[in-house]
Amino acid sequence: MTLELDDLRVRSLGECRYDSPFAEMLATKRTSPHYVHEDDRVLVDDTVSILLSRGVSIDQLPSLETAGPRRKIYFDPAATSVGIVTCGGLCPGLNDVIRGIVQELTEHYHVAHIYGFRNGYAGLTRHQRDRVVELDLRAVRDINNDGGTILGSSRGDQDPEDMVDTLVDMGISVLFVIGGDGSMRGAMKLTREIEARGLDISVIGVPKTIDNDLPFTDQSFGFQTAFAQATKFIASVFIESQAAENGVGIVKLMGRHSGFIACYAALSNNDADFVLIPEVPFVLDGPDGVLRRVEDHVRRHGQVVVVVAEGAGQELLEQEGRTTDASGNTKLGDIGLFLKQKITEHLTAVDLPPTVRYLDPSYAIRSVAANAYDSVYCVRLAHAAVHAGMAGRTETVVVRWRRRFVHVPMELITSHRNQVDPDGDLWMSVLEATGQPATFGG
Ligand SMILES: Nc1ncnc2c1ncn2[C@@H]1O[C@H](COP(=O)(O)OP(=O)(O)OP(=O)(O)O)[C@@H](O)[C@H]1O
Ligand SMILES: O=P(O)(O)OC[C@H]1O[C@](O)(CO)[C@@H](O)[C@@H]1O
Ligand SMILES: [Mg+2]
Repeated sequence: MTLELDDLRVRSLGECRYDSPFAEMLATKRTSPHYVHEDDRVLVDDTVSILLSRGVSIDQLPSLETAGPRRKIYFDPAATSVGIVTCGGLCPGLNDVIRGIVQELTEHYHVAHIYGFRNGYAGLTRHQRDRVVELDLRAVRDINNDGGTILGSSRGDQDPEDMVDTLVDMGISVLFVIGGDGSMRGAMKLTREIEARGLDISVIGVPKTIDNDLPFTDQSFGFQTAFAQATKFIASVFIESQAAENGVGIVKLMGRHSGFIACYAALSNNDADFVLIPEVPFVLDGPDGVLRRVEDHVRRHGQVVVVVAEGAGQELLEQEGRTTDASGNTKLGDIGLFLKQKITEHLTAVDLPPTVRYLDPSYAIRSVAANAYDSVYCVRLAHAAVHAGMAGRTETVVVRWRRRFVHVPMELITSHRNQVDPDGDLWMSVLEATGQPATFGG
């Protein structure tokens, strides 16, 4: 991807004039292997060959603003009210992020008010304003123990003018949007409306997706918890298929456009024999098709386990009559049930009548509480988001990139999808672990 330094500059509302509560702690800090000073930047690239291929001087290399507390901040905390909203599908860790934001704003910045908008962007509209909740330490005390989001979430378009009216009426200076690609597009519409009206309101995004399909982030929060959950279902069908004659285990996992959950879950216990993802098209029939390979596997091992991402092989399914959800996302055909039917028919036809164990864990992998690793990640993202907002950054998301917490312009996070690279080392690991061919049917 061509990236200019300017593409990576985040927007600021203006000069930071207030002393930060962290000023003393930061006074003597300098960049070290474990800390990046606010005047330093984090490189986008991490290989010698890519850096050399950029062909520019070191100070012109694509780099990102570091996240974290500043010595000076933009908003006067005592006069600052803040809003939080969670949008899109659920993801483990949403409550951890909400809690982390509220704790940081309360314990260190002592802001005036923290409001939670209920049910996604709908909660910011005129007709739902009465459902806004005030958040304090008590309100968020144990919420990290639960999956979901205490604020609720939703899909579906809302009017940016209406939402900005709410921010103005409630005196909100910083809005934290925890959501996926759609939510970030919605947040950009908010910042455009805010800018058009000349308002002093910051919008900070915390990118959320169990699919891990957002770019410029190592891995999204909740992803690790989600694929760990998925692993259990693969283990179940493995055990079931082992105990049955011509046992076939099939697990369909979430992943609309990106097969990261399928790849990681399959690698985690290495029980899968075939992994099918949206990024790698496949054919079913013919000598090198999936069905024949599955048959060979059953003949040799007496059983087989197939892991399929929900967005895989969509081109094999009926395209007509496809509808969209409230946010405009295309509803997918059911590749899991389709494969179940095709594999059953094929194995029956070749005299290997199968015992099929089919699982579609669906929401069971994303509705759980974050694991300890994701909880740590979430609280650190929450802190970074608070510092960014209080320092007057706007239209900015906080992410971890190559293990550093950084600021990325919102536009970049929606610029393309993060997908499994069929030429990359993750897919290579999947091929190594499963032993499946690199392609099915050429
Ligand atoms: N292009 C857009 N412009 C304005 N708002 C949008 C846009 N796309 C989505 N939104 C709004 O953002 C919210 C969340 O979007 P969506 O349902 O697509 O989920 P998401 O944030 O992409 O999360 P995920 O895909 O992980 O569930 C919805 O209220 C939706 O209407
Ligand atoms: O909550 P919904 O509308 O059923 O959405 C499900 C989709 O959301 C995700 O969990 C996140 O994008 C996808 O993996 C899945 O396809
Ligand atoms: Mg989305």
